[in-house]
Amino acid sequence: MNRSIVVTGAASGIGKATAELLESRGDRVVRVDIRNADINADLATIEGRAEAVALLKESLKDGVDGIVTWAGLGGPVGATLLVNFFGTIDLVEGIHPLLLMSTAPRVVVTSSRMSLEKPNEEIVALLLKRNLTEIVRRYPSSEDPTEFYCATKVAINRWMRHLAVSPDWGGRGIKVNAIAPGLTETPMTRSTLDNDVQRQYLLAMHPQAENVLSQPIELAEIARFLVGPESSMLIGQCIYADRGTEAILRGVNPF
Ligand SMILES: NC(=O)c1ccc[n+]([C@@H]2O[C@H](COP(=O)([O-])OP(=O)(O)OC[C@H]3O[C@@H](n4cnc5c(N)ncnc54)[C@H](O)[C@@H]3O)[C@@H](O)[C@H]2O)c1
Repeated sequence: MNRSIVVTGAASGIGKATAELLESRGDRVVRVDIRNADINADLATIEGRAEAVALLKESLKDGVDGIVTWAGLGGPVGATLLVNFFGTIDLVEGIHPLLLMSTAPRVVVTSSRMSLEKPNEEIVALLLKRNLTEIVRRYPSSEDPTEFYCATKVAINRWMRHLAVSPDWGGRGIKVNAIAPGLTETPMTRSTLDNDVQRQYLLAMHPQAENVLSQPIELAEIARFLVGPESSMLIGQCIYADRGTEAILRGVNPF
């Protein structure tokens, strides 16, 4: 397609599949990851995020057509907040001037089916206020394996919808959307899926999966559409690519 697209988390899993798919369609892809990428940067740190933005501005002087942010962590540790939330918003906001140079600019960020769970609203509110100091003070560590993860994905959805209709983004033609994958077979989920009990539990949370786990390429296809010019009518949408989990949780079960 000849578009230039930034893909974060491009060294593994869904991000890798997205980068490869876009390249196979003729796009120029700039990969960002902690290692094995065009731009190696630790998105958990302020310095790493600033360096990534500076290098993107240097290598994409004529602008960029889109960014897909798959970089993320699945665990309870504090780095989950840093990479999933700040690693997304700082990069997207940092390349705003580059996106404005495109005729069909797109932003695609990563949520999760976990965004359907009830989050810790205090953490979500503090994330949206970007008050990391207060989060660290109130939550020096989290015992709950999903508390931080769920909060980041809910916060990303709210930030994404706000951006999508704000004057500086949606108002200037930048289409902003999200993808919320369900259970997908990647290095992130491998250790859990290798454990028989955990695997059965996770599959039970995805009743429509019928023992079929989503593959990275399936999510990559959705990202390819959203980051392409064809998605122009989608604004502020979170696409739940979850084999029916959202429909069931919202109470629509015709079976
Ligand atoms: N796999 C699933 O079932 C699933 C479900 C819902 C949402 N997601 C989301 O999809 C995204 C991609 O997940 P995946 O399953 O492909 O995982 P993955 O572990 O295969 O890929 C994540 C990538 O993020 C990069 N990353 C992590 N920390 C980083 C840091 N500090 N700086 C720079 N890069 C860093 C990793 O190096 C890796 O390449 C994540 O945001 C995840 O939360 C995944």
